[in-house]
Amino acid sequence: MKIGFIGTGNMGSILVSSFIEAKAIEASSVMVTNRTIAKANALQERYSALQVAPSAQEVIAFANIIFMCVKPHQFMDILPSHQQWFTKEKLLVSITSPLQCEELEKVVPCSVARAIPSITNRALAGASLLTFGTRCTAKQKEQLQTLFDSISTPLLINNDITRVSSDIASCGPAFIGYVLQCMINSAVAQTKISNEQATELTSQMIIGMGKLLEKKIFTLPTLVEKVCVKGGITGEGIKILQEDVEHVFDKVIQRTHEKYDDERAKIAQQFQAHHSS
Ligand SMILES: NC(=O)C1=CN([C@@H]2O[C@H](COP(=O)(O)OP(=O)(O)OC[C@H]3O[C@@H](n4cnc5c(N)ncnc54)[C@H](OP(=O)(O)O)[C@@H]3O)[C@@H](O)[C@H]2O)C=CC1
Ligand SMILES: O=C(O)[C@@H]1CCC=N1
Repeated sequence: MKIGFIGTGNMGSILVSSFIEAKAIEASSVMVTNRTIAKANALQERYSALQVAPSAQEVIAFANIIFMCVKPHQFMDILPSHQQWFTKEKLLVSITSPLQCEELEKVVPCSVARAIPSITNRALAGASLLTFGTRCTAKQKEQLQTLFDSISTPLLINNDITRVSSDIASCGPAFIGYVLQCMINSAVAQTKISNEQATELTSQMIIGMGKLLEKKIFTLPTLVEKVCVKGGITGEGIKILQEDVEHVFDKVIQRTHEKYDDERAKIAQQFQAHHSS
């Protein structure tokens, strides 16, 4: 199985590194390209057998599975002009949420799937979100599932819950990372703890919490309950969080869905312009 990557920015590079380090693919079976070619060359410096191509065309011709790791609005810079290279037996995999498989199937003749990763996949952990287009064969589904099994817990997701699933699995590390950084900043501002000490304590706390959940020792609600000793100190802190944080994610989720709708509207315009040209 040969795998291609068009776009080796943040997520393209993470996927290449994770698949190779999980031994799901050999570096010699990988070809990558990127608009700024230095980013593709940086991957070759790490994995010398990996091939770098000067353009998307070579990658598509080489690979059975082609990962499109560019931003949503950049898909149409590449797909229409490369239609003939996406021959029927190939599988195009989009890693971005706003594009749906059915839309991409109208632009390329090959099979299409969507696989939304998470930065947590770099540690061979976390979830990934898979959606298969109508043309995917049983073998292609199995190949993609096996690839993502090696770096994550893949979940099959329908279009109607794609955005919110991605909010949790893919945006989640940024959201929770931001909240934890706020806790660190407040601790440093309000007490004598150093930034280094607060950061180390917070990192160990979140790693430990992850292990409790992984080992199914506690669920999130039972964990909160166990820490909140009746009439104790944690409960006082929780009261403040109930006032200020309880509904904040309603707003976060509303905002990500608004942005998603904007992106989908822009993409619809791009697709319409393509189909009527
Ligand atoms: N970051 C994350 O945690 C996650 C991101 N995603 C999705 O992944 C996609 C990429 O995100 P991310 O990796 O963060 O973004 P980046 O901007 O880091 O990566 C996009 C890459 O695509 C390259 N590119 C753009 N146009 C072309 C082209 N015509 N030919 C070749 N390469 C091109 C860019 O090149 P150049 O270096 O020249 O800019 C850049 O390296 C997005 O759609 C995002 O929604 C999905 C899940 C999680
Ligand atoms: O397309 C998406 O939904 C992802 C989530 C994080 C960035 N992009």
